[in-house]
Amino acid sequence: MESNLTQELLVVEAELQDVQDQIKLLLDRQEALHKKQAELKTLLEECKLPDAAANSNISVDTVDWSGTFEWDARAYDITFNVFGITSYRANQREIINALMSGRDVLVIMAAGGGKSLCYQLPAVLLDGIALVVSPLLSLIQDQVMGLSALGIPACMLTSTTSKDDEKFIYKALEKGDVELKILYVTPEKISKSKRFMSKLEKCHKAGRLSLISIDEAHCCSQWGHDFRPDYKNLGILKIQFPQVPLIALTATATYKVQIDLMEMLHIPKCIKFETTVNRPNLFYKVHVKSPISKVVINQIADYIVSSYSNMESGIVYCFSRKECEQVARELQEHGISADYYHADMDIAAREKVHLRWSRNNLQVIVGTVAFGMGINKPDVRFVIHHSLSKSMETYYQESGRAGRDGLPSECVLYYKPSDVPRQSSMVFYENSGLQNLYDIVRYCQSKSCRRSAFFLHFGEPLQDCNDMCDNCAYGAKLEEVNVTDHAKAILSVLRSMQDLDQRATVLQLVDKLKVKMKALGAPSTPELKKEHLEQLIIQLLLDRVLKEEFQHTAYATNAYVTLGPLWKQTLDGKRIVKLDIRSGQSHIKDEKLKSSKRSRSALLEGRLDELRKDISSNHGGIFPHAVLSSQQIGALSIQKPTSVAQLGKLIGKVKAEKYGKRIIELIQQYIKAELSDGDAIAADEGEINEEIKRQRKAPVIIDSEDET
Ligand SMILES: Nc1ncnc2c1ncn2[C@@H]1O[C@H](COP(=O)(O)OP(=O)(O)OP(=O)(O)O)[C@@H](O)[C@H]1O
Ligand SMILES: [Mg+2]
Repeated sequence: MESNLTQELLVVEAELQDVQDQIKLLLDRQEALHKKQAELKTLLEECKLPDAAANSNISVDTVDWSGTFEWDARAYDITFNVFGITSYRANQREIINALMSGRDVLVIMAAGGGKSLCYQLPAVLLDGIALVVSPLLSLIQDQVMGLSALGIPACMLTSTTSKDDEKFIYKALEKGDVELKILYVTPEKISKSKRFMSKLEKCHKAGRLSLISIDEAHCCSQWGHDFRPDYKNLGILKIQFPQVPLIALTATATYKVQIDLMEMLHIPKCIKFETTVNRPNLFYKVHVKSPISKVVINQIADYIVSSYSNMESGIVYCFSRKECEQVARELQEHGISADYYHADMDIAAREKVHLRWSRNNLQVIVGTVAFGMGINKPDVRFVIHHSLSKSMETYYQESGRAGRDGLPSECVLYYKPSDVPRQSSMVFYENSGLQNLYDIVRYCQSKSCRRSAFFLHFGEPLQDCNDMCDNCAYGAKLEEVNVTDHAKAILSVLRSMQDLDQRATVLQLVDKLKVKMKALGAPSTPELKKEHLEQLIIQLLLDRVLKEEFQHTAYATNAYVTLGPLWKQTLDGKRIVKLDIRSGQSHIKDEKLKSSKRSRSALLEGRLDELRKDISSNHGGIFPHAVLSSQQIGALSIQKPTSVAQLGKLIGKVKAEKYGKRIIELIQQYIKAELSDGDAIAADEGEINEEIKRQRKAPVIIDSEDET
């Protein structure tokens, strides 16, 4: 009798536990729905805004910002002749017109979309000085150098500014008798320097503060991915200078962040311009990561050597500082010019590495997330993730550092299921940390379009991928396997362990499972390889059949796998579990990328690249991309201009006059040699490529998915 009762009690308790788990699941869902409800309500309010605005005669949406404006001719002249830009990109023209019309503007435009021009051009067109707030010294330095190369008087006021420069800037603000068009400051100047604010006040009183620009504006919001406390105080600018148009710019901002920054910056009536998150020039790819670290390095090295033999710039992101150093060292051993970058290095050492890379004297930076926002290099051709990012948002940001110049570039993520617990034990305590991580894991395990995953994540309508991701371009060869029995075995192992008060990590669970499957010896159950069992466990985590639990030790936080809310249905056989197993990985490259690379590796491009490096080192160390962008090099090697006037039509008058003589000399020499001896050039090119190959040790090419 007693044992019956005990038995029944156990069953009831198990069921209760099941109900509680399901309640938790529903509560999570309720919370997510509440969030969505709040967002939709705010959106609805915003939709009503234009009516309210129309009633109060505010011309929010009535102006056609792409129409004709009195400054059109001058704007065109400066865009073309000074910035060397032949046509506007999406929304640039509209944003410039709104700002020039005195409106406050909020810009959400993908990385590399061309946000800088949106305030730099009005700054040149308008009388007076434009104030630009930017979060990082390296970003500011890069911008000021770039502007100086274009002959636009720009300065920066930061903690590193010399006394003399500070004097010059204050004079420009106060008296306006020295030439200054754009002044960059860090947010600390606004929040901490009373002296600076009083000079700015004087500049404004004299009617010489033309506009205010807040770059990387998501830093204002605690909900953004890179909150900076000093950005919180920037609201003062609109209070002090209400008539001066303010432009806030960011690459990504959720709706919540947008509302937050409009409030904080006091720009409730700003005009918002939002462009798609799509980066059509980026090819997204997930590569199966071998459990053997040497194999992974060999694959990465092989990929860099074979695809980017002309020192094209790249980034490799790693999980930890130690891993960074090791990967950099191993890439060096493969003859690749690589160095590491992480938060444990002192600032000077970090800057040195960053500078070498920016000047194209170093091909690859191997970094942790610390290698972040300050990266302004437009011609990064590949971003490799040696390990998983912690969210879709982070991956979008990090991979988005590729191809900011609009040219085809690649984003490759090396994924193995056992990297998941490593990340989850780092992010589980963050707000929605696990949910965010599981989103990027879903991206990795998915067989559908990678680009669509971004659209879905950022709540945008789908757009064509144009075969610019692995799944669309050549599809993974996948075999669908029924693994319900394996899933049941996993659950029964975990249940027995739970009864004994034991826990298991993913790896321990796989080992136990192998033993159990062997003992069962079920002939109907196909044997799964270790990595496929890992893949199954991760899939069950994503499907909430399993869940992760965490425990701190003195040295680390361990992630364990336990029964999740939906375990019972699966164990009872009410769910069929299927797993997509990759039967091979295609290494076919996208044709578009291949052909564009082929044309870019032409000899003349190589020589122009060398020349821009030389010019940059002779012009106060400005970056090579500020002398000639990769796009401009591409255009020059096709058009081959032979006079400074012709050159001006391709790269703008200012640059043509500044650097034109040497560029034209080089092109003329090239044409002459091409005419007199076409074969010699071909041989020359072959020699250069051979030389590059000789400089690197032959990589060990291991291309297999079966190396367990
Ligand atoms: N209309 C254009 N045509 C050609 N190139 C352009 C155009 N506008 C900007 N660019 C170039 O695109 C590159 C990226 O521009 P920019 O630095 O302004 O990007 P961004 O939107 O600020 O990106 P991030 O979010 O990464 O800071 C630069 O090299 C810039 O010169
Ligand atoms: Mg920018």
